[in-house]
Amino acid sequence: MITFNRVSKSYGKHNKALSDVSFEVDAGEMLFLTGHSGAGKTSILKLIMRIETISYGQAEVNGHNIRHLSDAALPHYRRDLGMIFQDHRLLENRTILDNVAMSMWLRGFTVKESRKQARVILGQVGLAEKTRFYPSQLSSGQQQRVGIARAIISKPAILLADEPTGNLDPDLSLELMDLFMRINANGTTVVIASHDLILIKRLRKRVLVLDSGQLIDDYRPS
Ligand SMILES: Nc1ncnc2c1ncn2[C@@H]1O[C@H](COP(=O)(O)OP(=O)(O)OP(=O)(O)O)[C@@H](O)[C@H]1O
Repeated sequence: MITFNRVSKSYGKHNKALSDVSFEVDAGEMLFLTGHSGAGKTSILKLIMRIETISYGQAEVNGHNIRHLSDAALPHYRRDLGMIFQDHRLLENRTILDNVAMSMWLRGFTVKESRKQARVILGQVGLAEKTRFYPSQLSSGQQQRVGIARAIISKPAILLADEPTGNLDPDLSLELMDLFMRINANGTTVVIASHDLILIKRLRKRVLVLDSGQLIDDYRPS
């Protein structure tokens, strides 16, 4: 489902974020990317999303060679991907319902259909009572769940999450991971960038470890 073959990424001439990174992820897997701050976790997610482009090497995602994906092909390519950002990126002047519905509406569904589906998904992430609220009226954990609802409403084949538990307490973090496990159990491939080693250990999933842009370990619990 995801293959990185000796991928390197540089920002400008002197800032090498990834060096010669190779790994494969099968359809339906759930795994973590970990490593110190600046190790290259976000860069890998951004390359997969094609927010950034590969400098050297090749990568295939969901049957697409992302090194040579044209800008015109991007909307179609991204249709099968969902991304949860570190900073939520919710629209402050829209309700929670519309923040989530927008994702479907942009794909060509009517407002009515989009809102109907958004209600269903918000129920699944435990926010049925908050649909009329605005982002600023929600806690950080609730905002994160809106971000997840927005990312999964279109049933992506691959879900990417960047430090989704960043500023949540341990209980909420576990709750959120439980949600990712359920999404994964329904067949979605899930890749989570996180430096929360305690949480990662508890979940007993595959872990790719980055150090200064190099992949130094690919740990699979037996
Ligand atoms: N847009 C950019 N321009 C220049 N350098 C960048 C850019 N984005 C990332 N970098 C650099 O690339 C390296 C890897 O950054 P990246 O964000 O991938 O790390 P990370 O492991 O996700 O870090 P964190 O845990 O702090 O989010 C860092 O040295 C960073 O400074």
